[in-house]
Formats: sequence, C-alpha cells, structure tokens
Amino acid sequence: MNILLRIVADKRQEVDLRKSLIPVSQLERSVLFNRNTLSLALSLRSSAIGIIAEHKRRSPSKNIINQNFTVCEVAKGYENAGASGLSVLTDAKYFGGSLDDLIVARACCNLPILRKEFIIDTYQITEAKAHGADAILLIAAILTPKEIQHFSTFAKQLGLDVLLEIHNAQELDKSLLPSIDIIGVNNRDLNTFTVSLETSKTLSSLIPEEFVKISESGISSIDAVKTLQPFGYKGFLIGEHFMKTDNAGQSAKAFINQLKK
Ligand SMILES: O=P(O)(O)OC[C@@H](O)[C@@H](O)c1c[nH]c2ccccc12
Repeated sequence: MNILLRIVADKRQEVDLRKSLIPVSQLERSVLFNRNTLSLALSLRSSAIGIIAEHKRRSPSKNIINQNFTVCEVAKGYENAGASGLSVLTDAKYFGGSLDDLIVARACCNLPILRKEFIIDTYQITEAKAHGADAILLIAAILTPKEIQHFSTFAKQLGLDVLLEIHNAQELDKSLLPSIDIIGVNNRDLNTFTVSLETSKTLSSLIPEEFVKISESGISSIDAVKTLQPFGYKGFLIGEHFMKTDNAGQSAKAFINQLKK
C-alpha cells in the first residue's frame, strides 16, 4: 500500500475513535469554536511576500526534523518574523503533531492558522475550529469531487478559509469551486516524496485568477521564491527550511527580510 493510502486508512480509524470520545455538540460549545476567525486568504492577498511558515517536528520523508522547540516559541517567532500565516501539523502518527499544538499556537500568536491535516470527515473541520484554526487543508488526491464540495462548503459555513492542495492537472479539474479560497500546488509528490518546483511552474497557468495561488513544499531558498513569483504565486508554504535550524523564528525572519530587499 502506498504511504498516502496508509495515512488515510489510519486516519479513518483515528477519526472514528475521536468521534466516539468527544461528540460534535461538545466541540461546538467550546470557547474557541465560538470566536471570530481570521482570513488566511486575505492575509496573503494583502502581503507583498506571503510566507506561510509551518510547525513540523517530523515527516515520513525526513523522519526527525526538530523536536527541540516549543510550539509557542515557534508561533511567536514566525509572527515576529513577519509571516502571513502559520501552518500547524496536527497528525500525530506520521508528523508528531497534535490538536494541543493548535491550541497552544492559537494562544501564542495572532496569525491566521492553518490546520495541516489529512481531512476525510467534517468532524475534523469542526475540531479545527474548536482548537483555534482559521483555515483548513483539503488534499485533492485523497478526496472525491463530491467530498471536496461538501467539506469546503461546510468549512465556509464555519467561517474557515479553505486551502485546496493539488499535485497535477486532473486534481485541479475536480477542485475549481467557489467555496475554495486558496489553491496550493504541492511540489512534493505525496506518494514518492520527490520534490520539483517545476510542478508549480507547470500548473500555475491552469489556476484561474480568482483563487489565491500558493506553492508548497521543498522551498529552501530566496531564489526559489523569486523564481515562482512571476508565475503568480502569492504565498509560499515553508516548513523544513525553518524548522531544521536551531531557531525557526530567526531563520524565517532572515528569509523574509532578504525577500523584502
Ligand atoms: O517542509 P517543507 O518541504 O517546506 O513543506 C511544507 C509543507 O508544504 C508540507 O509539510 C506539506 C504540504 N502538503 C502536505 C500535506 C500533508 C502533510 C504535509 C504537507
């Protein structure tokens, strides 16, 4: 079984267990669920350099990246660096994240926060809001067009922005809905883990103007960002390049300052 299918199969079990432990009605009563959200799309649109900086302890492709930071220091560091958004991985088994990370991140910064998760059920969208997220990720490779439609409209009703991630033209075809705010081209193939910025270059012209376009994964230089900007990318999702250093916030700050020049 390929890795993506394995993650999704594990996720199904995890979500079923979570649902049996905490009912939706309880999530909906939480303080965080009943707050006003921030718009990640708006933040990207209004910024000249839209960096979405990610908190990522480990990944299936790299194993351990960094376990030495607290989520709070990373969130504060990224905010201080001038990031336009914060991405927090909440998958535990493959990425070492948790919903607690999301709560801590929310308490520590005022950036729009993306719940980085393999979403296969509306329950996880309610959970995202109840733990402080402002936006959710939908991965076209693991969803049917019907699910993309259903999950994205559900998220919009909760006031969350929707980032739809694609890796090829077929995935884009099933994703062009008004309930999607941001389209992210993943430069990393989630089956093979190979990274190529060419993916962002090739797919850029196929993405209609009304969506905020971002490029995700494997971005590790100023050059990479500058190369992709002329293709219409307004945002860049960067994790490992910042997290592998001994000060993620400082690393993001130096990166963003360089881009401003
Ligand atoms: O650490 P990187 O190479 O900068 O990548 C960040 C982000 O794009 C990546 O973590 C990611 C993109 N799409 C995903 C889907 C699930 C989990 C993780 C991801």
